[in-house]
Amino acid sequence: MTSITRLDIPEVVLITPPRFADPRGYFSETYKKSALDAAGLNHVFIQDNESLSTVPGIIRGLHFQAPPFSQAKLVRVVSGAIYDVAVDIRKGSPTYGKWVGATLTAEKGEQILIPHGFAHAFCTLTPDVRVLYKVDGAYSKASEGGIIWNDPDLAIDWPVSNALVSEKDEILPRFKDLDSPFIYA
Ligand SMILES: Cc1cn([C@H]2C[C@H](O)[C@@H](COP(=O)(O)OP(=O)(O)O[C@H]3O[C@H](C)C(=O)[C@H](O)[C@H]3O)O2)c(=O)[nH]c1=O
Repeated sequence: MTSITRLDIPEVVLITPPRFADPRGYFSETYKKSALDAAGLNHVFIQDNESLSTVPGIIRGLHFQAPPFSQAKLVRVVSGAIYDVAVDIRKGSPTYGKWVGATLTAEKGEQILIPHGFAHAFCTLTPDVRVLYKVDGAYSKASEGGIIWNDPDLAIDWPVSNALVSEKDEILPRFKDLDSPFIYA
């Protein structure tokens, strides 16, 4: 049975599919639409993404795409481990500006579902981290937005203090300067 746990921001969900082990290893249905639909997590994913991060302490994000190109993401790790974070950026939300995090590992196969209206980032905890994630909206570079990973107002409890980030991510704006395109509905 797939384990589905709503985090402290209940729209963000931790999903752990079962693994069927035998002396050869294991088998797992890593994505099953009907299982997510049964939990009211109705998404039609249209694109699979993969990233490789070679060392611990890399932070990718905080990123989002603005409507009409916003994305929900179903994130999992197939090599190594990450600390994954979602930030509620929906104006009017009771959890606006709040964040939740979860550790995702290749060893246990945990997945996190990040809905529309959230900024997303992760920090690598091991070398050679491969992250796979499904999105329900196509990539739109022109619609990309972000928040600096170590924003003091968000105060995300990252497991690193001196992260390795891309040149693009180094200059992302502060949360206080974000005019979020998302409205809490
Ligand atoms: C996201 C994306 C990127 N790209 C190209 C654009 C760049 O030439 C290259 C690297 O992109 P970027 O530096 O934005 O990749 P990440 O820093 O891993 O960002 C991603 O990781 C964080 C955690 C997210 O939540 C987003 O899904 C996504 O922004 O891949 C594509 O061609 N298609 C895509 O869907």
